[in-house]
Amino acid sequence: MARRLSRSKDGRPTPPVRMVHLGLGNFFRAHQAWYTDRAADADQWGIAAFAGRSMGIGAELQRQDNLYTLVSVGPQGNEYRVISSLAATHTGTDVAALSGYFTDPAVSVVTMTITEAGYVRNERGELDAGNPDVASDIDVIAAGNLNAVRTAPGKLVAGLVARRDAGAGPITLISCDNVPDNGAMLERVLRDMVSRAVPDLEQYLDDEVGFVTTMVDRITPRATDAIWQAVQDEQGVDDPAAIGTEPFSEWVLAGDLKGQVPDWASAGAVFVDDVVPHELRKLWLLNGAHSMLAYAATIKGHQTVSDAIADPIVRGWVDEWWDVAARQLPLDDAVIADYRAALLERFGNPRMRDQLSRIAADGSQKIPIRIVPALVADRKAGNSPLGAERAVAAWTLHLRGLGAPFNDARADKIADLGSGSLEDSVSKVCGFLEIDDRDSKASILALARQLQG
Ligand SMILES: NC(=O)c1ccc[n+]([C@@H]2O[C@H](COP(=O)([O-])OP(=O)(O)OC[C@H]3O[C@@H](n4cnc5c(N)ncnc54)[C@H](O)[C@@H]3O)[C@@H](O)[C@H]2O)c1
Ligand SMILES: O=P(O)(O)OC[C@@H](O)[C@@H](O)[C@H](O)[C@H](O)CO
Repeated sequence: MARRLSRSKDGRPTPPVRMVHLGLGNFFRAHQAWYTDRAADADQWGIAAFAGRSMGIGAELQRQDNLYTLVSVGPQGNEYRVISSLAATHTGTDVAALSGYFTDPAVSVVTMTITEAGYVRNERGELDAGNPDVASDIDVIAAGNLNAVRTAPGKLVAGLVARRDAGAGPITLISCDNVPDNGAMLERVLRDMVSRAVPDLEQYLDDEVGFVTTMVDRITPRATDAIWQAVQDEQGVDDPAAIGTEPFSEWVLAGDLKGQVPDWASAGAVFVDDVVPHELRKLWLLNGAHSMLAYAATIKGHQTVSDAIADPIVRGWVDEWWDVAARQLPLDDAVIADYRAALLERFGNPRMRDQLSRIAADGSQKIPIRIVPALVADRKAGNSPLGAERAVAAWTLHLRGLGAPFNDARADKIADLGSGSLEDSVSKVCGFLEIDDRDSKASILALARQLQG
């Protein structure tokens, strides 16, 4: 019978909590917790992580002293590491515990992986004040009932109010979600909430709160039984919290650090003045291609990234998209060529089994940032951005029930885009995505007809 992990036999002693993380999901365990675990000052930096509404994997983590196995899934075999940086786990509804950490001067950094939808923005990128949970958060924060908040922006603002009142010092907030300029995006939603709920916090935000923009990269599929079985067979450990990820990893950060953060640079993170070129390279070439695969390749019956990219027709679609992106990226041709070649290897790793259904979720918040900017710019430059238009055509068909199952946090707002004739759908989708060019609209319709066969 395989044993569970425990700090008496595995990993390192629990480090003191000095960092908080919102979104105890797969990616956090493969990325931010891994960098923190490998930092030169790892023994001084423990993370308190908050799950979603239910405890999720947190309950299993608590049974094994918050240790877990990270499995690096290479094309030839696995490598295993027990991660010790997680010091405490909580359910996302434990707002009192969250505020407790915010009032602790030892805690000086908050990271988050709460998905694109977790920031509760409207189509203009502002805090969606019409969302009932956001409206409720504004009311309860204004009334001083801080523990009644529900949304991630509400929890962060409530925590910052508590920190200011406790005089606990400066703090840095770092969004690690796949959104361009995620530091500014986070600052915008928090300031929107502050201006409505607690305007006297604005000065504190100016003086004491740092916002950092990051490009984060490490393809991390959903947890599978195969990973659990491999840890059991090869490590002799029964670890329900084990997570598999690819060997490659990248973390680029820029912005306003207030207070201390772990020595992530010693673990390979890179601090730069301008994260935008890195972000666009990753968001368009990697995530854009992922979205193409998620919508177009699933119509052809593929279920995983590696199966899809092995299909020469699909590979051609991805190349066509990369040609569009390459024309519009502010990067050297050689950098783009190297990155494309590396991506083909990463996507082709047959042992990853990354499900396209994972990538297909929440397209309404991904297509506008991963595909549309290059599409519009390329048309404006007089080119035919076929690769980008095919991705939009495939998403239109996805909205009409083809390919990967539909799952979108804004389902109520976008459900109608898939209804009516194909011509109607394309026209509504182009309206939603603000694609006005007549040639692009015609091309998207023609490509959608081709794709649906
Ligand atoms: N998995 C990857 O390969 C990867 C790589 C780079 C970046 N990311 C970023 O990390 C995010 C999470 O990916 P993951 O693989 O960890 O997913 P996951 O499903 O394992 O975890 C998502 C986490 O976000 C929380 N969450 C979901 N919806 C929320 C909401 N509306 N409000 C607050 N919290 C919410 C969940 O409770 C969970 O803790 C992605 O959306 C992406 O922006 C993921
Ligand atoms: O995580 P999402 O939902 O924003 O996007 C799905 C994938 O494109 C993404 O998770 C990639 O695997 C990741 O960004 C690689 O670093």
